[in-house]
Amino acid sequence: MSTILIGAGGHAKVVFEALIAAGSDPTQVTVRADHEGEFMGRLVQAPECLADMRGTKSHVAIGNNAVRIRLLDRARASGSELLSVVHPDASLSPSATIGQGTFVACRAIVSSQARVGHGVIINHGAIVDHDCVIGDGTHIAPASTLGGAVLIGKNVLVGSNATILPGIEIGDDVVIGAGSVVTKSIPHGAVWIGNARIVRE
Ligand SMILES: CC(=O)SCCNC(=O)CCNC(=O)[C@H](O)C(C)(C)COP(=O)(O)OP(=O)(O)OC[C@H]1O[C@@H](n2cnc3c(N)ncnc32)[C@H](O)[C@@H]1OP(=O)(O)O
Repeated sequence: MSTILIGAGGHAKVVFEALIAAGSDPTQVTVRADHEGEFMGRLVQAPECLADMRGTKSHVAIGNNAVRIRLLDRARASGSELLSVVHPDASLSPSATIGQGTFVACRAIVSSQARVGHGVIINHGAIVDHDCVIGDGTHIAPASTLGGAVLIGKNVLVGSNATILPGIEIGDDVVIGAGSVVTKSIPHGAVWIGNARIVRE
C-alpha cells in the first residue's frame, strides 16, 4: 500500500525522515502539497490527488494545528487510512495509546497509560508523563514536559520547552508560550505566557 505524506514544509521533513527510519520503503512514499517543487530530493505532487485516496495510507505532516486537522479529515473522507508515525528512537509505553494520524518524534517519551488523540504532534524530546490525556489536533512542541495526569484539550499549542505541572487541566484552543511554566489550570481559548511568580519568601 502506498504512503502519502501531505505537507512539504519543515515539519514534513522531520516526519519523512521518521517514516524512513521506522522502516517505510522510500519508493512507496509520495509527497503532496499545495505547491509543486522539490522536497528532500523528490518531486512534490499537486494536492488534487487527494480527491480519491482509497487504498492508501496517509499522514498529514503540517505544523499548524487547524490546517492539519482540516486536511486529516479530508484524507479520511477520501478513503485513506490515517497513519500514525512513531520515530524508532521515541519511547512509547506499551500501556499508552495514540490516535490515528499522530506523530511522535525522535527522543519523545509517552509514558504509562497516557492517552494521545488523533492528529497530535509530540515533538522532539517532549515528555508526556504517566496518565496524561491529550486532545485531537494538539501540538506538544520540542522539549516541553507534561507532568503526570495533565489533561490537555483539542487544538492546543504547548510551546517549546514549556513545563506543565502534574494534574493541571488545559482547555481547548489554548496557546502556551515557549519556556512557560504552567502552575494553574487554563480555560478554553486562553494564552499563557511566562512563569510563576514568587508567592513566599
Ligand atoms: C520545531 C518547531 O519549531 S515547533 C514550534 C513550536 N512553537 C513554539 O514554541 C512557539 C510558541 N509561541 C510563543 O511562545 C509565542 O511567543 C506566543 C504564541 C506565546 C505569543 O505570540 P504573540 O501573541 O504573537 O505575542 P508577541 O510576539 O506579540 O509577544 C507579546 C509579548 O509577549 C512576550 N513573549 C512572547 N512570547 C513569550 C514567551 N514565550 N515567553 C516570554 N515572553 C514572551 C513578547 O516579548 C512580547 O512582550 P512585549 O510586549 O514586552 O514586547
